[in-house]
Amino acid sequence: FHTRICEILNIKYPILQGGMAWVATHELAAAVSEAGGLGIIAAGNAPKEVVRDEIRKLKNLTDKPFGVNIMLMSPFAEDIVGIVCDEKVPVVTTGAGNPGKFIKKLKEHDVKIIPVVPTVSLAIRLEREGVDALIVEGTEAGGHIGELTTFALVPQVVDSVKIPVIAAGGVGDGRGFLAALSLGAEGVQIGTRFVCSTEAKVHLNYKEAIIKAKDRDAQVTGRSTGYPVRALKNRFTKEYLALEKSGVPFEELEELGAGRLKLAVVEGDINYGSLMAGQISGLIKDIKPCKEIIEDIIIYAVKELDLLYSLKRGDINE
Ligand SMILES: O=C(O)COc1ccc(-c2c[nH]c(CNC(=O)Nc3ncc(Sc4ccccn4)s3)n2)cc1
Repeated sequence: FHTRICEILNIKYPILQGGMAWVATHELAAAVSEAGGLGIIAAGNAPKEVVRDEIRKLKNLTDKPFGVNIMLMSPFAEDIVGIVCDEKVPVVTTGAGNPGKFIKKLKEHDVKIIPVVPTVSLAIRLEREGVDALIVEGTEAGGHIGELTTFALVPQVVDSVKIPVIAAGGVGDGRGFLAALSLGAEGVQIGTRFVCSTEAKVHLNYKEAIIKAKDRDAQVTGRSTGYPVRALKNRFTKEYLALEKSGVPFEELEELGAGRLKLAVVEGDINYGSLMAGQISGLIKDIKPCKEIIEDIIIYAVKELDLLYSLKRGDINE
C-alpha cells in the first residue's frame, strides 16, 4: 500500500491517527508512529508551552515522522504555528476552519500541510493555495463534522483535485481502509478506533462507553450553532438538545459545551462529559494496542487484495 501519502509523509502505512483534543497526547502519537502510521499530537485549545512540551516528549519516544493537529478555532492557533516551525515538526493537520492564513509560513519552514475539509469547494480552494494533501472527512466522524458522508464526498473530491486524498470518518478496520482506497483515497485517518487503544490516555469509562455503543448512539448536537458535533448520547447531549430546541442563545450553548470533552477524557464522567466519537463506535468491541490495530488493518487488506488478484488471474475457479 505504498501510496503518495507514504512518500510525502515518509511513513510505512498510509494510516493517520486523528488529532483529537485531549485524546491525542504524545503517548498515543508515538505508539502510532512507531507502528508505521502517522501519530499526531492534538494542540486542541492548549497554549503553546503545553504543545511544545508534548512535541519534546514525543521526540524522546520515537524518531519516526509525526504531526501536530491545529484546531483553528483555538485562540492559540497562531502561536502553535510558531512552535511547529521552531520545533521542525514535519507535518501539520488542521481542523474546524480554513488554514489559509498560515500556509505561507508553514511552507517557508518545509512543514507539510494537510487540512481537514468537509466540502469539494474548500478542497479545491486549499489545493490552489498550496496544501500538500487533504483529509476528506465525512459526517460519520466524531467531534465537529460537516454534513456529507465519507462514501459520497471522497470520490467527488478525488475527481476535483490532483493532490492526494486521505479519507476520514467511519473507518474502523481493514474493510473501511480498502473501501477508502476503492473510492480513490490514498490513505485513511482514524479517530474513534484509536480512542479505544491501549496507549490512549483516556479514562476507561470513555473507552467502555464506545465499546458499549450501538450503531445509532453517536448523535449530533449543536447544529443550531453552526458547529455540529457528534458524540455518544448521554445526559449531557439530551440536556444540550433540549436547550437547543428551546432556542437558548449561542453564547449560552457555547458556555454549556466548554470543558465537557476534558470531563469525559480525564474525569471519565460519562453522563455529563462530551463523549465525542464517530458512527463506527458500534463496530468497536475491544481495546487493543495501536500496533495491533494497524497490523490487523494491513493484514486484512493484503489478504483481500491477494484474493482479488488471484480471482482476476483466474487461479481460483469460482
Ligand atoms: O470554510 C470554512 O471556514 C469552514 O471550513 C471548515 C469547516 C469545518 C471543518 C472541519 C470539520 N471537521 C473537521 C476536523 N474535525 C474537527 O475539527 N473535530 C473537532 N472536534 C471537536 C473540536 S473542538 C469544537 C469545535 C466546534 C464545536 C465544539 N468543539 S474540533 N474540520 C474544516 C473546515
